[in-house]
Amino acid sequence: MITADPLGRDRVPVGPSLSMFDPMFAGIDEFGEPVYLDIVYHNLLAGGESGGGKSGLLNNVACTATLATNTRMALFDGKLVELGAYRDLADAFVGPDIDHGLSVLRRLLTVANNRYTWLLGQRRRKVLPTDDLSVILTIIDELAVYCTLLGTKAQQEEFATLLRGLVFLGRACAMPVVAATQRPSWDIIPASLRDQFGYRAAYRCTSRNSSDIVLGQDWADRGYNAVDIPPTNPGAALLLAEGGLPRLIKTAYLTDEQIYNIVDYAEWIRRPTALTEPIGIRGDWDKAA
Ligand SMILES: Nc1ncnc2c1ncn2[C@@H]1O[C@H](COP(=O)(O)OP(=O)(O)OP(=O)(O)O)[C@@H](O)[C@H]1O
Repeated sequence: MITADPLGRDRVPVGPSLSMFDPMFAGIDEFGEPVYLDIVYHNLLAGGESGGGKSGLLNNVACTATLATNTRMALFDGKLVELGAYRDLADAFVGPDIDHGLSVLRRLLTVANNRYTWLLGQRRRKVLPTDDLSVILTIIDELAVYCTLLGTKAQQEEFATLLRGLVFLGRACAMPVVAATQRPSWDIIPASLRDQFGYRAAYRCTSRNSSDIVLGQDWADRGYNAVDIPPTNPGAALLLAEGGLPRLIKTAYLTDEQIYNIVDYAEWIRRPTALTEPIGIRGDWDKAA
């Protein structure tokens, strides 16, 4: 018999949810084989012209994160509508406000530094799935908004510096960064930032230089040029994973309706239940911070 219980123990637990530490399905390659990404230890950069399909990849990551109840999100979306579906599930949702963006990045860096101090005490170099620490995922849709459009030059530079720090520190302490830009240029993605991304996805680009800025120097000369992706094939990208060759992939695509259905379901599985620690016991954000 189900009885009412103030801690919600009368509720039937939902089946196991996803973990961000598990491989994430991102699409298929040109041979029809599934493509999986290990976001937590890699970071992900997506670049390419408008309409190329970058949002599809970001939505795959965000939807996986919402269903992974061990994951918290900090979302940056200058347009509001690209990642807006997830705003109620995110710890921070930054719109076109650079001051807010800077304060969230500073806070994330503090958490990252605290995690390294904790790792030092554990005599380890990276956070493991068994550590009972949540993954804190940062997604930035349109880097250019924060690095070149909003605020003063000094604020833009501070944003770029903090972001470089987070991308550098985040991968071993379960705080990955996923970022996209439709303007792959050196002022937005300097090589020092690009090289910290273990995964780079070049969607259709307007020049071989842009393609190289996303993938890395000289890939176009070696035959991997995102200019060659036809405009009639949105969602196609050259995906480079650390140490490998770029692979032509077709990103899995979720419609707006599917995204909102997933978000509704995620809100339901993330609702407070008996699995939540009672008030007064430290949550993992406190432990991490
Ligand atoms: N994997 C895909 N399969 C089929 N169609 C896709 C795919 N990805 C994108 N599209 C189509 O291309 C359109 C544009 O895609 P999307 O908004 O993801 O591009 P984008 O690169 O993010 O553009 P922007 O930089 O302007 O936001 C989508 O509305 C959809 O119709």
